[in-house]
Amino acid sequence: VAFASTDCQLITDENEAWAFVNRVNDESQEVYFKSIQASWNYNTNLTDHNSQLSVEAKLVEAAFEKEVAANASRFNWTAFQNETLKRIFKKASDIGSASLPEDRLTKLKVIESELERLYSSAQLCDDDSTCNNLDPGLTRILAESRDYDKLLWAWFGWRNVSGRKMRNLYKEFVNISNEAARANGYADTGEYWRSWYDMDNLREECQKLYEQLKPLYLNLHAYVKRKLIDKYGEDKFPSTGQIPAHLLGNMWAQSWGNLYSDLLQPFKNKPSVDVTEALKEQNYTAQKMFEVSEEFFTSLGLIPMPEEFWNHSMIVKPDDGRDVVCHASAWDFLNQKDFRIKQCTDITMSDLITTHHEMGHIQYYLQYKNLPVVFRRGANPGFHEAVGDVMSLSVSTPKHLKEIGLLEEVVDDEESDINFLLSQALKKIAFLPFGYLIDQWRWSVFNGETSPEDYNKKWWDLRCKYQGVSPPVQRTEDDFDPGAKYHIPGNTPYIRYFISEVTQFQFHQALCEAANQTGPLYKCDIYNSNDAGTKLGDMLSLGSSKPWAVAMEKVTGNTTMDAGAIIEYFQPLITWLEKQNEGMDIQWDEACPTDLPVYTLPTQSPEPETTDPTGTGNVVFPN
Ligand SMILES: C[C@H](N[C@H](C(=O)O)[C@@H]1CCCN1C(=O)[C@@H](N)CC(=O)O)C(=O)N1CCC[C@H]1C(=O)O
Ligand SMILES: [Zn+2]
Repeated sequence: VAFASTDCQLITDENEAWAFVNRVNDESQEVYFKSIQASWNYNTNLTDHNSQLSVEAKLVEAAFEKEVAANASRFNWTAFQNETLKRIFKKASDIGSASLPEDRLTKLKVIESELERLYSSAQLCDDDSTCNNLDPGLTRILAESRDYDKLLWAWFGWRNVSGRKMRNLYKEFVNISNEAARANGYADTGEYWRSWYDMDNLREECQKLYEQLKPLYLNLHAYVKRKLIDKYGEDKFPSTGQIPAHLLGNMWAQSWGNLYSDLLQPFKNKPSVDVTEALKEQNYTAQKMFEVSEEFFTSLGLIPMPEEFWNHSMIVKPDDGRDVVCHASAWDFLNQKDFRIKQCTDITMSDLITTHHEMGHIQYYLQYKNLPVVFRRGANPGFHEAVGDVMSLSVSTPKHLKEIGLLEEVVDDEESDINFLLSQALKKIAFLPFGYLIDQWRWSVFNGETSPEDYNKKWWDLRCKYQGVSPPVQRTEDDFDPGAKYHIPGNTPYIRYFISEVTQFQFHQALCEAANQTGPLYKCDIYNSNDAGTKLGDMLSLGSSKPWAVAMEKVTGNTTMDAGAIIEYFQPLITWLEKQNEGMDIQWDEACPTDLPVYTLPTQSPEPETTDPTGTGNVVFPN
């Protein structure tokens, strides 16, 4: 029997493996830094030149990753004793799109670059050539307008100038992305993305969590729908029971907080908890919002922002005519020095929360910056999304807002608690079906269940079924509504945000305990608690060096995702909403309405509503 002659024995010496790992780690810091810097330059100045430089740098990065993976395969690393060494080799061997042949990788990176630019530079102009980007123009209209037709114009118009233009590019993107996934042994890109959770039942786990939280969502949806019917009239609502997508204060109906002050606050005679007005009255700037956020983190003994952060971040939309990616994001340059946020900050409560969200990412980067590069990730992607939001759960309490001077008075009674919990539910509970369905759509596209001719149909089937939100007018396969949401052209997975919504309440519960907060969970504010900060920091500094269950246990003592904490937080509201909805049908049809009107975009945007005679520029709504 001829023995298979291996021309080179696999290296089994673990010391040699550590030497290899350390050398690669130093080199990779330089390669990644150059690539991320080129990407930053493109994101903050969307020119052809910068796009080309960014694609070229990504090709260099991919060639480097391919070489590292090839060298790593010369080691018998699956047989290594040292668990950490084995984990490093496993991550270094899983190189995603870098495994593509150069011509296919180039095509993929060019398409990604084009999709990003299409989304970020899209403008909706009306015939007297006033043009609105998404940020801030169309976002403000969806947040502030209460004029059905104006909302429809902005909602429909945004989809015309963004998603509609991406359909063919996206179809091509899916094919090349799947080629890469298959080259790495995954069935498709969806399976590759899900592999980051080290679970064989991620889909089932998410479905279970969703089912647990569905009753709360249905009750919130019923309450909000009733209030919107009062405002816009029954005839504007489909007989199938959904809420038209453009009436919820947000371009994607993913967060309904903008409806709170004038339409949804349950007890008007109690103080509001939306501090947007206070922020404006107190002349808050983006800088001030960032300093307030940083101060919360340092009050827990967590790491302050380094000099480079303040010197090189972009926290306001440039006014020099540059096209930039305004969608807020946090950046780790992987050189242990440069960490930035890019955000076109608007002075609103919603952007104060986003500022904390982005700072949460920076805090995670700072905490794990001395780990091997392959471990500079969240324990799982949902953890990375949760950090900032955990801070916001404390910051947004009326008690804390009063403490930092954004609320005049706090009334401590049941009605005020319901006011507060409802405003929180409009962000946290309203988001759940949206966070859940985005990747249901994308996974079905990647695994071929949803073909290009069904892209839009599948999108709205999911929106109507899970979110109870329907298109206000007819949609066709000439539209591509998924492309109107950043994360699709931006190619950022989304289930992480659903997971974060659940786990952030588990973290909040554990940190409140550490901070010796004894009252109800929704009143807890961990401000100034070093014990809470230490408990969180000890988990963050692990990065992705341990399975996420280990990280979860470090903070909460449990090793699973669990909806118990979020339900405990909202319990008083659940009881109150159930009473409000007693005897009413809170369901909707799974299917979308079929009798929708066809809409053509008027060239003149509908008449602006009456503006505030005092000229503060805030729109006052016809009563
Ligand atoms: C506003 C926020 N922007 C993202 C985020 O911060 O997650 C940006 C864009 C995509 C990834 N990203 C990053 O910054 C990553 N580099 C962070 C990291 O992975 O290290 C966002 O998209 N959000 C916040 C709430 C729900 C969702 C939305 O707005 O729908
Ligand atoms: Zn995030």
